Amino acid sequence: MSINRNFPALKNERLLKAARGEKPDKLPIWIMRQAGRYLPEFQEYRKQHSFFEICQNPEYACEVTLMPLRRFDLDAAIIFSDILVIPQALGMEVEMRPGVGPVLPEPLTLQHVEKLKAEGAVKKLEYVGHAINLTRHKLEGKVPLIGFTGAPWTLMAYMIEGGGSKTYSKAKKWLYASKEESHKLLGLLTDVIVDYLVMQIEYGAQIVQVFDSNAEYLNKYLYSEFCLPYLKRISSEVREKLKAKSLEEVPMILFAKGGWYCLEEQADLGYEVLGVDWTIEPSYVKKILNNKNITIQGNLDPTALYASNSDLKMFVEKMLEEFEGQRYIVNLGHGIYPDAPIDSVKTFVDAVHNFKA
Ligand SMILES: Cc1c2[nH]c(c1CCC(=O)O)Cc1[nH]c(c(CCC(=O)O)c1C)Cc1[nH]c(c(CCC(=O)O)c1C)Cc1[nH]c(c(C)c1CCC(=O)O)C2
Repeated sequence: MSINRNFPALKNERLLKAARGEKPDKLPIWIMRQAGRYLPEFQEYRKQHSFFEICQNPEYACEVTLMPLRRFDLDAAIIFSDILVIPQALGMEVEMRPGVGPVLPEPLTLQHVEKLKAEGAVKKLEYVGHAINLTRHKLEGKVPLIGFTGAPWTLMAYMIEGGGSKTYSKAKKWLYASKEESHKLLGLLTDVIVDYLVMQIEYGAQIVQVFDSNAEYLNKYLYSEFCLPYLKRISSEVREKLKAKSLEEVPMILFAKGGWYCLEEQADLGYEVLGVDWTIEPSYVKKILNNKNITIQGNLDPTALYASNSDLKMFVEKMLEEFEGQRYIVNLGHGIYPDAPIDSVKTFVDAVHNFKA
């Protein structure tokens, strides 16, 4: 399969404008995990295909990516995939167990770090590029397509724990007791992530998000030592490599969930957009980021979608009012839950687009 870079013209520029700090006609909205289990048509699809079969087949991944756009007036599509395709490409087994989530049956041990090889990993992930290229064409310029990756620490944490964890204490133990191996692993993941993002952009991703979902388990010391330098490397090396390949730069989003303790430091990493979760007040965000050229993305509590339609509308409007004056992209403060009511998603999206901009 080759890359077709003869893309259709983009008709909805709200997201890219907001990311670059230009004023869009209306506030852009997309929803983390918008292509997922809360959609009955996705559930149906999952009865026919395994999770990674959908990820690896560009036609299937494209179909699932487009599902939420047929229902809601969203301002972006996000390619259907998972952050754990990187550990998979590094040779680790990853299972998606229904009702449990991701399981890595043979978690990474200190002895194994030496054996991990970055070479060839991105080549194995080229199916994501093919899915992106196909979807970018199938979108016909309706909305921009978002590519994504997990951040080094978040991937490291899943690889060591072998799945989700309440404390991530095994992975955090490395940060205190095995610093050298930790840096080696984080450096290797960073190398892969940089080339993976460049590949996604080459195939047609118009903006990319780095998910640091496990930032919330760290603190300012750990984040400064084990995350910030690698996140900085990602933003600068992706831009350098795009330049070297004569590809246009795209805006980059960093979402460090629960990373309020170093929001100010995040603003200096070279990302155009910072995602924030619902535990942070818009007024605090504005105070910390005062005068920095940064767009904020977030931060409605995903469980607010269970509220009555009138309460939900009120919560959304309150959030938009509080973020007024701030460069802003509307989203939830984390991924949408599988039992979120579909009607509420429509209420959320419509409330954003009906808001006096
Ligand atoms: C931590 C993380 C993962 N994956 C992801 C993150 C970062 C975002 C976050 O913090 O929520 C990112 C992700 N995962 C998925 C997407 C697809 C694009 C989209 O946002 O619509 C994206 C962007 C599909 C998925 N990834 C997963 C599903 C459901 C699995 C299934 O269909 O069986 C989907 C649609 C599985 C998954 N994958 C992962 C977990 C913890 C789980 C289980 C919990 C859950 O289901 O939400 C790892």
